[in-house]
Amino acid sequence: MMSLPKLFLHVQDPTLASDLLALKGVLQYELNISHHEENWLLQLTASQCDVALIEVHSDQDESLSALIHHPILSQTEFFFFSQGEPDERLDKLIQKGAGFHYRAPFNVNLVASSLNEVFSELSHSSPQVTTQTSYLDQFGLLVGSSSAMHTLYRTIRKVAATNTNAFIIGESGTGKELIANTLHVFSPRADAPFVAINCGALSPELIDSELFGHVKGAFTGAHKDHQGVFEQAEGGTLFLDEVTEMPYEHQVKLLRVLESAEYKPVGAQHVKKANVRIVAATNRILGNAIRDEIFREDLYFRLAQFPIQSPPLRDREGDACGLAQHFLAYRNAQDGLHKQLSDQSLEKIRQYAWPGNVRELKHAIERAYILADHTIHPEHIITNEIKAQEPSKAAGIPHGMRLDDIEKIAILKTLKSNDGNRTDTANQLGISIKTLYNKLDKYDNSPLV
Ligand SMILES: Nc1ncnc2c1ncn2[C@@H]1O[C@H](COP(=O)(O)OP(=O)(O)OP(=O)(O)O)[C@@H](O)[C@H]1O
Repeated sequence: MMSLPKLFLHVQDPTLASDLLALKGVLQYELNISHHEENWLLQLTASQCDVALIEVHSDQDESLSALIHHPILSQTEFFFFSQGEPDERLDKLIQKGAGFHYRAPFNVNLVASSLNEVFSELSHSSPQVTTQTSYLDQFGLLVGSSSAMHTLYRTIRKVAATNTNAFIIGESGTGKELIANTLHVFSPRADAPFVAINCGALSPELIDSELFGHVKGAFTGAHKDHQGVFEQAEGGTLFLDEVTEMPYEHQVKLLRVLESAEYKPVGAQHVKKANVRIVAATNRILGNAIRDEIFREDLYFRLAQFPIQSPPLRDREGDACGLAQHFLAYRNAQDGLHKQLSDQSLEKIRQYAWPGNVRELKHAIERAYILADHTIHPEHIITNEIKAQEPSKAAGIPHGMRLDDIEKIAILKTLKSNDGNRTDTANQLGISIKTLYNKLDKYDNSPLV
């Protein structure tokens, strides 16, 4: 059985001491009461308590000064009680996150509720879960121990050794860019560059120049030669993310380069030879995209010499919890902290379907890490599902607001919640990516709402 959380009490004022000792919130802990005549910090360190209730006398409390730089500061939750005389040391301690400071006259009910909260955090914590390690297998830039991921690792290893183009297909947030990068890292091209571009984010006017480059003077504003991504990736790998979002009429140009291995920078006299491996990706269902004439079938066959499926997180048994621990361990290591996931949180992570895949999980852990003090409880894990269930869709829209403005707010908010991903934003809003671009262009030239 787990031992009870421990509470250290160093309070000289008899009324305050008896008020505190009468609290149920105090009695649920294993109690350690200080010997008044001695240095309390020493006693606290020796007793290894989780919570400390300290009455502060500003005059000659050396323990208080010593605590400012003492490691126990980050391991213990402090409740200080003072008569309210200004005390710089106390201010500093509270600023460093030591805990609570109550000034006389004391409201012991408030103390009791904070003590209860801390108690439930401490008793939820599961000792067998490590907070500093990840237990998932790693392959290149990917982590995951599920059989779906191991199948993927084997595919990547095989494809990496060849020089064929690859097409990664999978839902948003499943790690397609990481797969492409891992393919590159394991390929004979690993010493040359890996260049990634998002085809959905290219403005139609600049596509040719972004892909193939331009020479000085090719058009107004072309002040000097510009290298396109084919040239930047020379000898290496070019990752065309969201390739299906490239305007249909530009797709044929890509097809030509793939067929001839030659391209011409805008305004140039001569063609250049391309030596790149193309890895493309999409989160669309390809059959539909081809049927709806969003994506050229001939381009698909050129790119998809090797199709690679990026499995959704719900098909990677056990990986959701593993990835949560993984992201948390890295976050803890960054800050030198020991935050942990409670068993209930792990259960919530295991049961949720993660429609936004690893990206959604990563963001959820990042938010939970910020929200939780020590232990991440289920309520700290905010998923998109909860966001979708927000009460009224009309909430927050004042009467009489211009339709244009409502639309603008909806677009900018959705864009933000998708981390700027225009494809997902357009899908969620039910408009085409082209319409989204047109609207965003318009906003660039108008003041922000
Ligand atoms: N297997 C994994 N291991 C570790 N991190 C991962 C893994 N898969 C995805 N991630 C992380 O999840 C986030 C999303 O990954 P990535 O951008 O590669 O997804 P994507 O499939 O390309 O998404 P989109 O289709 O929206 O462009 C990134 O922060 C990435 O680091």
